[in-house]
Amino acid sequence: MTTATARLLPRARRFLRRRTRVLLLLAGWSLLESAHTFLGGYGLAKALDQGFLAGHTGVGLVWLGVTALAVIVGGLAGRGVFRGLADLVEPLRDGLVRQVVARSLTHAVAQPARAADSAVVSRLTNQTEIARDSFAGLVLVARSFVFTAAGAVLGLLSLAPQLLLIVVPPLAAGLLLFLATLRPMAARQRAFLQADEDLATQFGAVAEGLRDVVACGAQQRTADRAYGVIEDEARAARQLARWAAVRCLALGLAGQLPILLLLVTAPWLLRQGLTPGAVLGALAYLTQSLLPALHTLMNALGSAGTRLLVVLDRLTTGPAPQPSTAPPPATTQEPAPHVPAPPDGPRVELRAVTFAYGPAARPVLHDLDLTVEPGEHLVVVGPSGIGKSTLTALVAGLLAPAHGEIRVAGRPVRAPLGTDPSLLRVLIPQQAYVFSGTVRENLLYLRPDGASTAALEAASDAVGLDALVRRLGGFDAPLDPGTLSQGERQLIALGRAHLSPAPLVLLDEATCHLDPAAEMRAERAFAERPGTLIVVAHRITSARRADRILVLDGNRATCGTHDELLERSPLYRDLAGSWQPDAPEREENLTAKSRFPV
Ligand SMILES: Nc1ncnc2c1ncn2[C@@H]1O[C@H](COP(=O)(O)OP(=O)(O)OP(=O)(O)O)[C@@H](O)[C@H]1O
Repeated sequence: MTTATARLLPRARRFLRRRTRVLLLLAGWSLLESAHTFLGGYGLAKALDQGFLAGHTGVGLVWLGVTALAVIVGGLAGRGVFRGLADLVEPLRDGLVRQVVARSLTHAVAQPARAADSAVVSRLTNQTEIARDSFAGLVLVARSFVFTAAGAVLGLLSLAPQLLLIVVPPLAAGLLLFLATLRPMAARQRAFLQADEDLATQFGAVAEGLRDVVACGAQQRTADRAYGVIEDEARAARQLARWAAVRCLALGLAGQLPILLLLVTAPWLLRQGLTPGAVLGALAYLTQSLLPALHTLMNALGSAGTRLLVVLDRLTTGPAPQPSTAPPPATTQEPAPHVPAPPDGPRVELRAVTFAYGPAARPVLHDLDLTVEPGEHLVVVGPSGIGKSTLTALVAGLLAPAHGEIRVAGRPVRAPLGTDPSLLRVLIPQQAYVFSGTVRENLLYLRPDGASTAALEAASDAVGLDALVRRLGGFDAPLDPGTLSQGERQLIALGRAHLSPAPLVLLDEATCHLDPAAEMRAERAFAERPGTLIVVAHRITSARRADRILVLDGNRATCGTHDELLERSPLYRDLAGSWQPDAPEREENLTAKSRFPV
């Protein structure tokens, strides 16, 4: 805080020096406004002593009239004060907004690969408004306290100097206690703002990556992390409230205790020769002027003041380094942490699985039995809308069957994954998801513990992503999803899946935008990768490359090798009808609606 104050003070001086004329105007209006403070006690004392108690009612009324006039003049002066205040406060807000925008743009240009700075939203809206309101409140209150205190002290002195002895000690003690709370309160305020920014950043990241969160089954982990951030903010708010309570104690000491002392010592003061009017005037100074001024000063300094200091510090030092939405990139200098190679892969078992998209809907899958052996490469084919994507979503655990059971590696598919890497699975859908960040961050999204550049190169070569990486400018080049074709997005998603430690990979037409040669290369890469592989095929050649093929046909499902299915499945025969063994690269779309009416 001391460093923040030291850094901000010269700027504040510069800002105020450039506005001397406005400050002088404010001081002039404030002086006029404070005349009613002086007369508020002095006029009352004279009205009582020289007027009503002396039997001169007229004189008393004149003094009261003068006091009332001072209040009206003070009110008019208040209008001038507010006009001057706007000239001081609005330039501050405009300057801060300009600075935040400039810093965020510089930050974005300097680090294009980083995720968008979501916390800047909090800076531009919440924090600049806090700075403006706090600064306005502070100027109003500080000015009011100085002129009110000067008017009251002058009044007390002119009524009876002894009054100062009763008022000043508790006032000073309370003010000191209050000053002692400023520093810890500023620290709490800073912690609260940090928690607020963390919350904005966290939710920004989650909103951007919702699709990945769901696809990876990370809802619980994401929710836990979000609750943690919310809890941090609540804790910071509670600590701030505790210090606000200490500040109330200081206000009692400085503002209420002098009133109590004055009342208790009133008989003694009267015996010392003070007039009843002087005691009443002193009471008026304490209750009507000093106590309200103190109250607002402490409130303003304790909350608005520390808030202003902290917010200005944050706004003028620029965006804090923030976590990317993607996992931290691994560097080639550091050895990559050990990630277990995918084991053979899990067994996938479906027993009497029935699934419908609603209680009254016709089941998409009905009583389906299927076993995919560890390390097996299964291709799923069938007409459009027959349920291929539904099947992969069920195996990934994204959907729950209405009846039956699905097990992966012997465990119910929707049971919590825990930390067992053999239970991990990755599903790449047809619409590949790519986010703003570097190529490396995109590829490592499912490898939170990182991977060496050599591993990235191996995966890119395997799936056929190498040419694209070169064209983009390497693994650390920024990636703008909007400039990539559908096929290029699919290549990135395939590279990401290939690098993931998941021993079960589900590709749901994940190569449909690639040309046949690129598709063959990518599918071979996954077939050679250890693990269980289930592919929803887009072309007949995909089926030919599989260990086994599952043909979904309405409520029937037939499984077998290519040759077996040619014999047993009329649908598969029909499907492969135009495929010629001597023309292996000729492609037939397996899901063409025209050939397979559902
Ligand atoms: N979220 C959903 N709500 C309701 N019905 C759905 C939903 N998703 C899919 N369906 C329906 O379920 C059936 C199976 O859809 P699915 O996407 O699994 O078929 P598919 O074989 O993968 O089709 P394609 O080859 O065209 O991708 C279709 O009739 C589809 O309209």
